[in-house]
Amino acid sequence: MAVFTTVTLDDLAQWSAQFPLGRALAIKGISTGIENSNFFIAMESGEYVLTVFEKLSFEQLPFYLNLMRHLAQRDVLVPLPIANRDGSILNALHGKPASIVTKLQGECQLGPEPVHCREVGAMLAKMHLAARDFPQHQPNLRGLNWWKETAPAVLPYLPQEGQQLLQSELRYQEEFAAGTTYQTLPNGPIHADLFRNNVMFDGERLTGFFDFYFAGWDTWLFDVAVTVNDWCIDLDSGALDHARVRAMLDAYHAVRPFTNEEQSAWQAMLRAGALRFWLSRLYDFYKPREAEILTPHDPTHFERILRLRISEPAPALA
Ligand SMILES: Nc1ncnc2c1ncn2[C@@H]1O[C@H](COP(=O)(O)OP(=O)(O)O)[C@@H](O)[C@H]1O
Ligand SMILES: N[C@@H](CCOP(=O)(O)O)C(=O)O
Repeated sequence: MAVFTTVTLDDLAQWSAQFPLGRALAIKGISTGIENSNFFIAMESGEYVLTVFEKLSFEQLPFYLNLMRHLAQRDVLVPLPIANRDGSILNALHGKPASIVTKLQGECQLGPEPVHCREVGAMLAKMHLAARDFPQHQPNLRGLNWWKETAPAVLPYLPQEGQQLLQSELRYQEEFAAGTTYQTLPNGPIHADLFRNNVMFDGERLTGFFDFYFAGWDTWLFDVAVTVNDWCIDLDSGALDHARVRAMLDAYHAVRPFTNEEQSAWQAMLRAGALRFWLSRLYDFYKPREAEILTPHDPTHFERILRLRISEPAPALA
């Protein structure tokens, strides 16, 4: 259950009076999600999602919310944050930062077919292009520096072969990031966590990307790698499903053609995408935050994916 802060209909009625959305009619807690308190709210003007942020601060949130607004204004399908009558999209509710965003129709597609991967690939490329002129700059906070800081904390918990893999992959990624190919890769704001549970579909029609709270500046190819490593694999084995890979990459390439340098970097980026989530899952597993009540994701899933991405040649990007 992920409602950490209680918001009653009376609370909502008072607080939402600052928004041009009409009267508050209903509020319902959303049980999925692990970071924030989320609610579906019905206002006279329609249905929205209210989020009370439990960890991110008033200082951290504008990057993510402004990015969503920037993308929504450029026809990328993402929730639009709603401004109050003073133009503010972030306002205190029960002393915590909170925002209202438009509700995406449909549901998550947890068993994707090539048709869904095609939609995700095309919208991801569109998102990268649309974010090029986003003026705020924040690095990917789960990038190489975070990997280097985090690895020593989890290494002691791993068996020897796991330690060797983590150390050697980290060295490989450090060297790769210092090399000339890496420097040529196009970059900009990326979603950085575009898993199946962060995209909404109405049947085969994509209705939006959401959960932008790992977004930051990084290479576009890293975003593609993270997305392929979740959408285009067999979840049991971690093996790539070539029909889904082709559907996603071809659709992306049709909107934003991959460069030759990106082709050279592709295998390294698929490995980087696997390493990033192996590390964060290891950290959440072995170093759970105080009062953390949720079951952590299985880290071995991404260890398996990393081993496969190292041992197999990467599929062609285009
Ligand atoms: N804009 C939205 N439109 C429709 N549903 C949403 C929207 N934002 C969140 N949700 C629903 O809320 C759930 C939890 O959201 P999520 O961002 O994953 O939460 P958390 O940040 O707490 O992990 C999602 O799985 C989805 O069902
Ligand atoms: N996608 C990550 C976890 C991030 O949590 P989210 O539910 O907010 O996307 C993983 O699977 O490890």
